[in-house]
Amino acid sequence: MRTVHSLKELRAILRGYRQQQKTVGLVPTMGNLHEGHISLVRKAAEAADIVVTSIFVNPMQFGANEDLDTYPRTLIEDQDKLSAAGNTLVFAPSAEEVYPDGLARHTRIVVPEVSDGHCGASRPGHFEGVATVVSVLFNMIQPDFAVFGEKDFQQLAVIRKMTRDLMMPVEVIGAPTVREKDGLAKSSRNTYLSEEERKIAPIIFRILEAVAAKIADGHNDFQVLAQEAGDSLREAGLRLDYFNIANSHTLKPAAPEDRDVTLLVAAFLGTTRLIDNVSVTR
Ligand SMILES: Nc1ncnc2c1ncn2[C@@H]1O[C@H](COP(=O)(O)OP(=O)(O)OP(=O)(O)O)[C@@H](O)[C@H]1O
Ligand SMILES: CC(C)(CO)[C@@H](O)C(=O)[O-]
Ligand code: BAL
Repeated sequence: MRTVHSLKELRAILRGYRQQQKTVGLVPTMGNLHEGHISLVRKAAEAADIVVTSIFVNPMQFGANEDLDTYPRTLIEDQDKLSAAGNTLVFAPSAEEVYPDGLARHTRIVVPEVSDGHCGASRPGHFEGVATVVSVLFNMIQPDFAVFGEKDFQQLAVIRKMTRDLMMPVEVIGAPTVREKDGLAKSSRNTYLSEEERKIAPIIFRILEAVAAKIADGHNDFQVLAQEAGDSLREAGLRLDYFNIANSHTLKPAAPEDRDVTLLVAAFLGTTRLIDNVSVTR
């Protein structure tokens, strides 16, 4: 498995694969890889001949007070994990390679409506940064397929809409959330948790499942359900960012008659912000 840092080198290698009629699958990541990321690589390998994993901590999607500087960067360990999973190529560009004119002067992509609310409300400009970097990566790599995790449910919706609206010739594939044994969604940011916080964290998924079961049983007073879920999280010691019950397709607040609903949550344990979600079909 090779790792390349420059677009020029990447394109030269990909040209060779294209000449052999090989299809290309892309797994965009910010590194510090865990089993969740590896499941995306395996899924990409099922769809495509060649799997490219990109590792880039994208400054454009971080807010001024967020963890851009402290975000874990572990390229050597990541390479070992990817090689064991059958990944073909790692693309780990510098910020200069992705944004040659600098962040402030770079063209940006705004994806309306699905970017609003949830994480979009708490992290202004976040999805603009995500959509922009994913479109740049799509143009750099020109994959046939790209795989994203359902753990970042709103992000997946934003990328699906961007790809559709801009007629990008890339098939977007969603992959289920990989969890720890106690239900906590695997996330690079879990490494920030203290021992005490790590013991509390699985309550997020337990509450999501409990509320999902009530909805599956016919409860449809979504505002009350969301309020109670938020209260339970606060009682457990989390600082709630949001607990929302949304239509799974539009991401707008769910209406009582909606068949597909998704429960989305973001909450802080200490300074660590965790997100998770569960979908229900009624
Ligand atoms: N537990 C998981 N199961 C499945 N996919 C995941 C999981 N965690 C992350 N992913 C997916 O991996 C891709 C890269 O995500 P990213 O590098 O941000 O990892 P992360 O662990 O979510 O990190 P962070 O802590 O920043 O949220 C995204 O498509 C994301 O949805
Ligand atoms: C899709 C992504 C790699 C874009 O930077 C990032 O948002 C992530 O890791 O989910
Ligand atoms: N997994 C989404 C990347 C971020 O939190 O910035």
